[in-house]
Amino acid sequence: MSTQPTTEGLPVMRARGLVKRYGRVTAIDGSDLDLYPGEILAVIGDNGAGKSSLIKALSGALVPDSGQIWLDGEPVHFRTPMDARAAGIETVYQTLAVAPGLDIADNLFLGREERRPGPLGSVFRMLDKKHMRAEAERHMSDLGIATLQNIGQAVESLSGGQRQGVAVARSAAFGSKVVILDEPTAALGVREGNRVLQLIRDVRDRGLPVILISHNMPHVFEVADRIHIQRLGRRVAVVTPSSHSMPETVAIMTGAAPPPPAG
Ligand SMILES: Nc1ncnc2c1ncn2[C@@H]1O[C@H](COP(=O)(O)OP(=O)(O)OP(=O)(O)O)[C@@H](O)[C@H]1O
Repeated sequence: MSTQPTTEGLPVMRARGLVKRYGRVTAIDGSDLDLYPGEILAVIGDNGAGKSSLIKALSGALVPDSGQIWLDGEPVHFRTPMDARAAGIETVYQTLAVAPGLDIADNLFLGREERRPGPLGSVFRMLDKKHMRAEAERHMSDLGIATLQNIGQAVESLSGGQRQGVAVARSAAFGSKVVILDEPTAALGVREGNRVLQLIRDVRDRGLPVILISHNMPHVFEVADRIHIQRLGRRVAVVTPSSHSMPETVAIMTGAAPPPPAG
């Protein structure tokens, strides 16, 4: 750990000593993480540094061999992604999990469809389409996704950036504690990438802390409040865009420069 960033209050999410081995490969090797209220925490690292494995451990997609995770100070033990979701952690993976044939509203509620009230829902399993549509519209407009006029539009007809918008909106709509985004701007052009960055800021400004995994240093420096540097399966430093320049940060990430002394 390095500079003491603008961290207020208790961490929303905290991990200590996470380890995950795949046979002889150690993907995460005693990794720590702290996510504070109201921040965008970027997680950066070279290929193979263990970013994805760390994020999978936080989102229940992987059960660590050892280590501990706390959410709002309470120890948690996620066995599945559903456990993490139930605890308020929403994750958008690199391989975007939207269903192209479905429309925006259906995508927003994919896997958590709302049933009609009364026996129509409980006995006949009828979906409350009207309510889902209204809710989808509310969430999309909350986040200022103004270009998505038609909530009934099939997701396959949307651009990459708009699809990411749907995925981020979905995570913001259902994540009550933490939103984790894995390379949300990787496949996007400049304009679409910027739009998604704005969306990420909006999510933070609405009170949800965000963990952002990205290889895109300009994007990281544009939106991150703090930058967690992962190297060889561990957190080697936490810097901020004001404490360190981009080249200094990359040098720590690649091992060309030593991490700053713990502060
Ligand atoms: N399911 C798996 N089986 C075997 N080895 C794995 C598995 N998942 C990850 N690893 C290994 O663990 C190490 C860390 O991988 P991980 O994907 O977490 O890193 P990363 O920082 O996300 O990399 P990238 O930026 O390339 O996505 C790598 O050496 C990788 O090959």
